[in-house]
Amino acid sequence: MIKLVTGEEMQLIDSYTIKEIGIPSMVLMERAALGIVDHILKRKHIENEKVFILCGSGNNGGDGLAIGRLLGNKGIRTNIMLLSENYTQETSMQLKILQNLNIKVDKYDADQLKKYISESDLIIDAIFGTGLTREVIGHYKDTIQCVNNEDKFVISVDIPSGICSKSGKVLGVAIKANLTVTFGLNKLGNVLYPGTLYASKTNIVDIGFPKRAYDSRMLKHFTFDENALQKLPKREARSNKGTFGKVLVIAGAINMSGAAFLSAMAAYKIGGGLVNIMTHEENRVIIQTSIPEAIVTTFNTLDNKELDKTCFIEFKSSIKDANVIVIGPGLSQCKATKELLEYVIRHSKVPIIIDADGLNVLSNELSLIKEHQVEIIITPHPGEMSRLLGVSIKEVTENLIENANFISKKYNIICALKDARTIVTNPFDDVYINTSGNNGMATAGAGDVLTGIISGLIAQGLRPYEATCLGVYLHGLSGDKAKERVGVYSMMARDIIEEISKVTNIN
Ligand SMILES: NC(=O)C1=CN([C@@H]2O[C@H](COP(=O)(O)OP(=O)(O)OC[C@H]3O[C@@H](n4cnc5c(N)ncnc54)[C@H](OP(=O)(O)O)[C@@H]3O)[C@@H](O)[C@H]2O)[C@H](O)CC1
Ligand SMILES: [K+]
Repeated sequence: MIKLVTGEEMQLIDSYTIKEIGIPSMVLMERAALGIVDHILKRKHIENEKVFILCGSGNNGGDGLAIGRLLGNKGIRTNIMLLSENYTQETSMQLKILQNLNIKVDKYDADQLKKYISESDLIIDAIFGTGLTREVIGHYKDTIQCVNNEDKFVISVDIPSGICSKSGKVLGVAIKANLTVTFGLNKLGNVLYPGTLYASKTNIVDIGFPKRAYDSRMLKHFTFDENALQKLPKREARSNKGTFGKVLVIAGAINMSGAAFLSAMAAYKIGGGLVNIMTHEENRVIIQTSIPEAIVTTFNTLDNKELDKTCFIEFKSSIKDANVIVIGPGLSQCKATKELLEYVIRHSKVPIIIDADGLNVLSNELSLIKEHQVEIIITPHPGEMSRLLGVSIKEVTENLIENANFISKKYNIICALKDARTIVTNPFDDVYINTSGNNGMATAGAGDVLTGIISGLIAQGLRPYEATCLGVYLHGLSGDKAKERVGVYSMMARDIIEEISKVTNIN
């Protein structure tokens, strides 16, 4: 698990390290500067290059001044410009050191700025870091635009200037970096959209915060890298299909058998022991032919689209047998879907994953999930989320974390809000931010694959929140493998399923 922080959280870690532990802030700043200089010195022909450092008033600017001094020591040609006349204490001390060494620091001048930018090969952005609090205007805005207009390699210190460290939003204008070198823990703003596009590649440098400084905080945001594969459920040597759990997939109205197929296939491919598909009677043959490994039970609808209630006899025992239930993919928004959903929520004793049409039905009657006795996971895309909350899609996509948090808390459920950075929240404020996956996965059926993966992980014994976070990560990773094989244009949901085995086959 990789923790992510907001600027405020980083400042708390910073001040704990300085005040409680006693590591002077100048020591941290020096290490931060050394970390950036290491990256700069790795450039192939750095000895022939010219570097231009832009510094703001805060400690981000102080880092910039220290970088300038260290590069000067190495004989690298460096120009430094300060964009402010007021500085923090540490930045003043850095400036004093530079003055003692007779290192020239320019004050802001628009013409000189343009000259330095055009002469340089590398620009270091130390204008704003985690202390950015408001829209960037005036000469700061002009400076950032000048940098963005020239095609120079830019390294941002900690976070691209202009990006909000908490939300990833652009506060007016922001530096477009080629590389961002961040300190201690990665900032949310470097990971969330659109900030992540400005940060480009992000490297994290350890500047000596003691582990205790992280552990003493309740850091709630996290992401995964490939180490998360260790969280895959362990497979007992002495086992049978019951050992790895039973998934009930309630999916597929007439002509919508594909959704049921994709969810069920993914549940099997991730390691679920047995999948029971409850689908419309008309889908029986096609499902039995396409996935003979699944058990098929069916329901029928009457002329008025209501459910033929006789199906409940068989349905009762399917629900009783299951370790986890998926409901919604391809069910259509008819009365029967609502009846099935109501029945499942009332009678299930195991976790329920509600997706697609299950969510669309729910958005007309959210009170349905108030009655739940078991853990519920919803997996909406922004359109479904906007209907659930009664807000615009823009409001959802601009505030993914807040909206997912809100619904998790209000209804005591787990929410996987699907986006280029899928967010997974629970009622206890934990926030997983997914970084795997690619735009080839924006294809029909990819969501059905995700519900299948999550259900297969729960069937094998993972706790629902853990399974949802890991499921989202593995789904993205499978998509990344599919991208390598077929590319983003040709990717189909079945390609993601096909790659699950490559992702999980780690031993
Ligand atoms: N904890 C660490 O990891 C370490 C971080 N370091 C570096 O320090 C920065 C954070 O430093 P901080 O001084 O808190 O913040 P900034 O450098 O980002 O500067 C913010 C200053 O800018 C002013 N401000 C804020 N928004 C604007 C704006 N839109 N326009 C103009 N000015 C703005 C603000 O001052 P005000 O009083 O005007 O609000 C701040 O003074 C971190 O990112 C690291 O790079 C350490 O060096 C090592 C340890
Ligand atoms: K910066």
